[in-house]
Amino acid sequence: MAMTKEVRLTEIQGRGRSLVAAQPLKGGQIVLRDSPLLLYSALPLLTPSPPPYCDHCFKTLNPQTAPISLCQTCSLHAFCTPNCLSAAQSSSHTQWVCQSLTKLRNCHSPLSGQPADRQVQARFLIAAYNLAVTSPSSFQVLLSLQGQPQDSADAQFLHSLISTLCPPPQQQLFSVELTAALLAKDKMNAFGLMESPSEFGLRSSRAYGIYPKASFFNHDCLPNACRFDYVDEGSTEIIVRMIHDVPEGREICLSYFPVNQAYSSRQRTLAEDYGFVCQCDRCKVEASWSDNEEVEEEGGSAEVMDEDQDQEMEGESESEAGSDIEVEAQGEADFPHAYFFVRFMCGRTNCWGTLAPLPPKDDGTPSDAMECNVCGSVKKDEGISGHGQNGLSLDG
Ligand SMILES: C[S@@+](CC[C@H](N)C(=O)[O-])C[C@H]1O[C@@H](n2cnc3c(N)ncnc32)[C@H](O)[C@@H]1O
Repeated sequence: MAMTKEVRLTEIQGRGRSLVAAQPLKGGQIVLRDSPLLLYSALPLLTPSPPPYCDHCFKTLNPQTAPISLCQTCSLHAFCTPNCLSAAQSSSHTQWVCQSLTKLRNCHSPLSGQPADRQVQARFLIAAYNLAVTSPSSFQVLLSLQGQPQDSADAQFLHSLISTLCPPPQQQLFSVELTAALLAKDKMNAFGLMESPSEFGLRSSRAYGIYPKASFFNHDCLPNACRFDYVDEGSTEIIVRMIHDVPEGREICLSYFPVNQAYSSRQRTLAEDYGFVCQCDRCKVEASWSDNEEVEEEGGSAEVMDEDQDQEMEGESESEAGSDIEVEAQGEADFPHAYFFVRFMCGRTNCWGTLAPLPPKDDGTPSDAMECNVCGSVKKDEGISGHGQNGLSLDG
């Protein structure tokens, strides 16, 4: 099924729904733009200080340069413009959301003392229950995404908490099972809208969003595409761009977490959070390494498809699909991803973002500038000819 003219949706055995190149794709090419079904703040609900972001579009608020618009009812939720406030009142910050969040913030709230993660899950469930009422068709799309409920302890607690906030007809709609299913969809499909990394802090998300088309991207530990967001420029879209050229038919994959994560940590996250054993080319090589040979993992937090949280091709087995990075030098055969790190990983402290070329010019000329999908820095691409300093080349 054509998703865009660049990618089509297909089923790959053992990998489920997958996106593959519908034409030869160039590094930097935009293959998907997607809008969120819902967005919610990544801050724990009981954070005392007001969030520094607009509660609708998650742009950074700057009261010195632009007056903020407060919700007149709760006075807790701030919006970057009157337009954002009024859009929120008919979608993300309806009267029910406003009342529910206020009750959950109450000092006697059963949420106080709960871990930060659970407070964020409560935010997600409020947003999802609200979506069921404001846009039933979007709610059905949310339910159609991948994700099977596992542990129901969180679901039972959160269901008992939030269902009491619903008016009686909705109380019946939202069962513990539905709550558990929603939490599973969120865990598997939420993308983080990234905060700019500070030099001393870890990278983090300011908000999470469910992007229905981008949710079809499978994972690879050496991805050939990565996603960008431009939330401070006023857009809540996710844009997926190619990291390098790939031929038609090749599966397009993102990495569900920073690419610097070590083998054992990647395998654990993919097994526990995403329910599969990764057998990508990089994992096959690293499986035989001893622990001290692993790529140093230095503080990158899981991205939840942040690269941002996170299949056999039609007529093509996984090995036939092949790696996008070909090894020219014999001696590099055990480390095909060395080139990836040199060319496509951001070197800024604590960033661990992925670099992709800016989109090609209108006449198709490739850009020689690489943009980081986390810190947003742009640098000149030293290896634009396709040959890096270590003798590796990209196939296409
Ligand atoms: C966000 S969804 C991606 C779309 C999904 N394939 C679908 O059918 O909707 C994540 C799920 O896709 C599958 N998946 C993603 N990457 C995979 C990979 N490299 N190998 C096997 N399965 C993968 C796993 O089932 C994972 O839980």
